[in-house]
Amino acid sequence: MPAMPSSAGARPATIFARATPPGRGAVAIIRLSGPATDAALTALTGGRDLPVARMAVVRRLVDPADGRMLDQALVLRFEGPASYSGEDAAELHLHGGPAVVAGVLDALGRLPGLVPAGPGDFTRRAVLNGRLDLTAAEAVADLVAADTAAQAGQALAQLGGRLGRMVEDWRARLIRAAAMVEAEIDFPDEDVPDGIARSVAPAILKLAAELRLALADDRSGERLRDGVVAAVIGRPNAGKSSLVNALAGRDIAIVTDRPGTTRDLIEVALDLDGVAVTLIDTAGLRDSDDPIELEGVRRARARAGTADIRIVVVDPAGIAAAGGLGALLAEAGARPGDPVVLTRRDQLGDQAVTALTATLPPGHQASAVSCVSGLGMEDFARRLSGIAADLTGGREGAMITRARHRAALEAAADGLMAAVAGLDHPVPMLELVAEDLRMAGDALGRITGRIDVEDLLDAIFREFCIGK
Ligand SMILES: Nc1nc2c(c(=O)[nH]1)N(C=O)[C@@H](CNc1ccc(C(=O)N[C@@H](CCC(=O)O)C(=O)O)cc1)CN2
Ligand SMILES: Nc1nc2c(ncn2[C@@H]2O[C@H](COP(=O)(O)OP(=O)(O)OP(=O)(O)O)[C@@H](O)[C@H]2O)c(=O)[nH]1
Ligand SMILES: [Mg+2]
Repeated sequence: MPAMPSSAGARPATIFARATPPGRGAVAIIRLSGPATDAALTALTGGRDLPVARMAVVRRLVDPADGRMLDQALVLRFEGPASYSGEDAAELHLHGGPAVVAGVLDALGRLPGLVPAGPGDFTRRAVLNGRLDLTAAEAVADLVAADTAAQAGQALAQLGGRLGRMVEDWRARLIRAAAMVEAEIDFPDEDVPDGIARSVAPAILKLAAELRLALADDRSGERLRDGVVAAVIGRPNAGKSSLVNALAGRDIAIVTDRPGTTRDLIEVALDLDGVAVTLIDTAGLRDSDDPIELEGVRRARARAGTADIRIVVVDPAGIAAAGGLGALLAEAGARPGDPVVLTRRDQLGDQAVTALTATLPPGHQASAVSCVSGLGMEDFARRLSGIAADLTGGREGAMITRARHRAALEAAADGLMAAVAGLDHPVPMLELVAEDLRMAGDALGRITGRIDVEDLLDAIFREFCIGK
């Protein structure tokens, strides 16, 4: 069970964990957070004075049980609430050898009130202590997971509050509107002007429109976070595995001159100009009486169907017999915008390339490459990276980065539209409208982790001074 700060009153456990990856390194960092942090530092430093907060000092660390020296370490102390977690906290910067780290972790584990941290516990405490909202906490996780510059850029924007601030602004406006409706319900013939509830309909409509606009992002933020999936698809022997190897710059997939070489899906992660792209090699499309190959073709089609991009690989020599590029694209399940790669450029003259690309159906662009000499490969990589960047909302990414955000925003927009419809009624049923708005506000509050009925009451009393 991960250690959690307990509810009001009780003293939360003090958590500790290695913050750097396991293994050997120049330096390894162990973090502590919780009320017993200072006591643990005193015990580990053999009773020396505590370091001044936020000032790195070198200390001999000893095992409190027997005085054995554990390391000569850099110690950094934080006084809550001015720390990452909001609690008293410390960092031990150790020599990065496995035995040193194990010795210190072991000694910490024997101290009273100290328990090993579970995954995300330091950030969880930062959220519970109001240091980070949920979207910032998610951003911390995304930043640590980021493999490419664009993924890191999107996570940093979210950590900086791009999503959290927007959602909080929407929620504040929603609460103001809801307050008017609640006021007309609760105080029908007092200080509240007639028809005040109805008067907020335009504001609610505008809010709903803003939510819908944010939602109309073609899932680009989620795509950037997860990585764009590009399936390489086409007939046997077209050169799919050769293309994958050339783009990856590594010999990943088996290449032979025998049609039907690839059967399994083979995935490789690429960083194309900062955008993460997962390239998937697939079995060549054809009928076969070999059940293994048939299963490979089935998987190829299924994966290409769910991919963000289908790279249709074509051997120019086979186009005529297949009934033209259009027929090959249809067979591959290509969609508008999917790129076409003509292989064996080394065996093809410029005129032949021009003639072939002229037969390409609209909505597609072809690149002629040689997987053997590398001719045209850079151009194609650039085109692919452009398509991937278009799908991911450019370098900064989008505001919505998770399905969780999308589901909550959709629920909120639905609630707002239901409220508008309710207000439009000849005799508005204000209780139902209020309920729709409450639902929408809760949905927004779930994004940042701030759902609080007190907010609504605060807004009512602040705006109307009905404190009788
Ligand atoms: N060594 C180390 N490096 C790290 C972290 C860390 O905890 N330790 N971080 C985390 O994982 C990130 C930095 N984030 C941090 C965020 C807030 C505070 C902090 O102490 N905030 C206080 C004081 C702010 C100030 O005045 O400098 C506060 O917000 O009140 C520390 C680190 C990345 N690098
Ligand atoms: N000269 C030349 N040969 C190529 C080129 N691309 C692929 N080949 C050759 O074509 C043959 C088939 O290549 P693969 O990459 O295995 O083709 P594939 O599409 O993966 O084939 P399957 O896995 O069977 O579907 C191999 O002998 C490659 O060396 C190219 O651009 N130029
Ligand atoms: Mg292959």
